[in-house]
Amino acid sequence: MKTNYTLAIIVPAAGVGSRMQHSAPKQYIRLAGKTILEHTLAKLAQLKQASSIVVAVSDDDPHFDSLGLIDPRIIRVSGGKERADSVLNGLLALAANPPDWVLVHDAARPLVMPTDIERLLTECINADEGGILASKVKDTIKRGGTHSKQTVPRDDLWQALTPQLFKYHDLIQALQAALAQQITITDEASAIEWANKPVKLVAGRSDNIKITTPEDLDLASFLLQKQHSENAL
Ligand SMILES: Nc1ccn([C@@H]2O[C@H](COP(=O)(O)OP(=O)(O)OP(=O)(O)O)[C@@H](O)[C@H]2O)c(=O)n1
Ligand SMILES: C[C@](O)(CO)[C@H](O)COP(=O)(O)O
Repeated sequence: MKTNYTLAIIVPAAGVGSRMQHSAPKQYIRLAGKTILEHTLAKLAQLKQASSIVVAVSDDDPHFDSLGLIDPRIIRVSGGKERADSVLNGLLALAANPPDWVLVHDAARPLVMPTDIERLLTECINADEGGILASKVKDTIKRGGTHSKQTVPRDDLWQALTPQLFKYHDLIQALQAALAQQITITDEASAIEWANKPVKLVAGRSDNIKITTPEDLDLASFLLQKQHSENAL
């Protein structure tokens, strides 16, 4: 594994969580003793080689500052209208001293395992290519509306996860150009694909779920408690 690289982390955390239908944005829901955002940041803080952890938060968010986060690497920046705008704000905040690589991870994915993050870093940096954690689609997939029209071949279908790791300059150029042309960008990989650059698929655990709807909460709470009790052994 190459070790002579610089790395920063960006955490988009400016969403409102409309699909969660909770009184506060979902990243502030408490599970297993802490907010979802705190669980996520605790996982990312284990990456000692990261020089900054840039968290994109809405300007009118009253919750973030009261978390009392003490990691000196954490920098708050303004979130944007869409996830891609929040990520771009994070990249711009690093522009004065850009890292070689930037790792982007959703606030809403607190279950990510540090071993998966390390594998993403090793495989991408050794190959000198950006990439993402992803899990192979396991279920039979249907295309349709009210009725199924087709069973979709799934041999080469992957579900995109985060973190996503790209070279700083590749990502900022691709995101800025794609957003200027109003291309829909749901993740960093979609901007890099649009720029015709490679995106490595690194197999990650499928339980690295994005907490999105209320039925995700019980599962996430169970898995967080399991991770904590296993680490305490
Ligand atoms: N303008 C936005 C929208 C989303 N996000 C972040 O991007 C991640 C993934 O987005 P998603 O799960 O879709 O979160 P929300 O946008 O909050 O949820 P919803 O789409 O249900 O409103 C989350 O950590 C969310 O906080 C962000 O930083 N800025
Ligand atoms: C980035 C992402 O988490 C990859 O799975 C996802 O695309 C962002 O959220 P959304 O559910 O697509 O809005």
